[in-house]
Amino acid sequence: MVISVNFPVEEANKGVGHYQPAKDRQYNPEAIARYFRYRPWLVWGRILKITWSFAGFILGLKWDEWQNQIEQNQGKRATQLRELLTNLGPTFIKVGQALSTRPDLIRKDFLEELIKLQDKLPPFDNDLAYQIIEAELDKPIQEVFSELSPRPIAAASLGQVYRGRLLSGEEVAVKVQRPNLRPILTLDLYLMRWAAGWLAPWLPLNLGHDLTLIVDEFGTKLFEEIDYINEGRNAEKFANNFRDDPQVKVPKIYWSFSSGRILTLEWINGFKLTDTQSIRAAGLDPEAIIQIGVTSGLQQLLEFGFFHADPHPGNLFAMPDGRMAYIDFGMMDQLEETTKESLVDALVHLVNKDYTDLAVDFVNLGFLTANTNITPIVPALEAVLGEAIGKNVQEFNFKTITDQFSELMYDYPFRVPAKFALIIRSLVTQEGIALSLNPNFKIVEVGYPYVARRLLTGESPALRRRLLNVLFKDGKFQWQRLENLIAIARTDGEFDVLPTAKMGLQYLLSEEGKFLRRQLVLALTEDDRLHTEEVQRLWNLVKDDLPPNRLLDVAIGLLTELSREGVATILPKTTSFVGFVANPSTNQN
Ligand SMILES: Nc1ncnc2c1ncn2[C@@H]1O[C@H](COP(=O)(O)OP(=O)(O)OP(=O)(O)O)[C@@H](O)[C@H]1O
Repeated sequence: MVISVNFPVEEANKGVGHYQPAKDRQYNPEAIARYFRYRPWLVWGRILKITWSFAGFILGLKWDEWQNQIEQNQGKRATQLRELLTNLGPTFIKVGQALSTRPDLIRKDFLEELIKLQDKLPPFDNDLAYQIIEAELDKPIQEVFSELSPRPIAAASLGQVYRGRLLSGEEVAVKVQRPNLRPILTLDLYLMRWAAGWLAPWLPLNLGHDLTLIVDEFGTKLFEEIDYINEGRNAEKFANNFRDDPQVKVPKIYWSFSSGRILTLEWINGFKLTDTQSIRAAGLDPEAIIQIGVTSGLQQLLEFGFFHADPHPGNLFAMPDGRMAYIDFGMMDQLEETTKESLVDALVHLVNKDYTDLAVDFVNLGFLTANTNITPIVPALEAVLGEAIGKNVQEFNFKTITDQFSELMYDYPFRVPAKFALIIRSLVTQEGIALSLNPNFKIVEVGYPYVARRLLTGESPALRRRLLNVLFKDGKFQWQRLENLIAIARTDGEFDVLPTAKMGLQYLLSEEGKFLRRQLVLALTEDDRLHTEEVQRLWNLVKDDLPPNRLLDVAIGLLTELSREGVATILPKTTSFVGFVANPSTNQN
């Protein structure tokens, strides 16, 4: 089967005004609308094809209902839907792919078929692909490649991929874009936008904003995705973020053999994360791969802010040397600093069950408008999310959270900002992948130690402030939370208590730590008693990691770093903290 959409390129390029669907790189809904206003025959031709295809499918479903054959025909209808979307071309395939990650919207049997849209698509003509490569590189194939697979090794919605070798010997993947892609997407997006305007009032959806905005977001992303130069740049930015991480692999881009429509990149030898059998057969530990996947996923969201918005299992590989590789950087997004910080807040508040603060985070993140009265929302959050988290943090999972959350969306004025639709999708998909490798996987077991480590070792002042917020509730120091945080962080392989303790001390003794010093002294002497039990418990928790010789090194290091003036500034004027530590008995009541 070949994906075909009859859309003559010449027609698309005739150009009314200055818009050229076959060339324009930016998604511009107004220009697109102006363009098609003068080409009703193209529009109506496509409408007829789409309506005809869906009418047949819907009639089939109705027929099953009348004949009482829904159960027997479910599989058949699901296949029909996948074929229908495939035949309608890349825009519909992309919509199908997006729906395939929404078990809350789509029935399970349909979902399983839609997942096939991720990497089991019919290829386009091979000769045509070779012609595109030669035209884009402006050279015959043999002048660039010593080998090129006679057939594509994978066909995806927007392009197909060949395996080859450069004349210089490197093994490469060559991604060739489907022909005529931009005009097809342009027309479909125009129709979707138009339909969104008409249909929105009839749909039982509480999206919080205009459906056309969702189409526009989808269109912008799709246009970015079909610009392979953009994808190459994204790959390099992503690789740069993980440059010091020996566990994450990102393929190199060969710019001399890439263009807007073809991308030549380093070949990744490995197993897709869907291929659990091969992963185990190669002696790789799925748990370790999951750990890399989840930690690198959280790093993208909470540290770099630049995240892979399409981490489906076809785009992630386990490599024989134990690394995990990412491919396909067409769909990426960048979070602002404040969003990242609010995300950490929300996560911490969620796990600490601080629902009032969590409601405020939702306002900060744009899930609720600034003028929303959060009073009735707090107990609702507690009711829904408290259940999802369960008795302990370990039972937390994103799938349950998002499912429970969808219920809240109907009763309260929540909306999902477009950016978060991608984040949520990314999180739920990553969790799904991990679950397929280990059915007992708990995202929190891997995720929260990372967050705890980040909070305890975070070098930015913003993160340190966050730690303070975690440790205090209603102005009171929460010993239990510090204990939990350290205990959880210690389950993360990379966490070393000593540097963290050193950083904590440095901070405590710095000008910035003045507030914390006072609070600690208050906490230690709270309720008119010295909280030695808590300190003892904390000490028991970390003492094995703090051998005396290493402690001594740190102490000497700290002392030499502190100048006399430095010491003077750390002495609190109202409370003699140093005196207190030196002679706690004098402070005991
Ligand atoms: N560098 C690579 N090394 C090995 N295989 C690759 C590489 N790049 C792509 N592939 C193969 O080609 C398939 C499609 O590639 P990719 O996901 O980049 O295409 P796409 O058109 O962006 O697809 P999608 O529909 O997922 O957006 C991958 O699933 C993988 O099997």
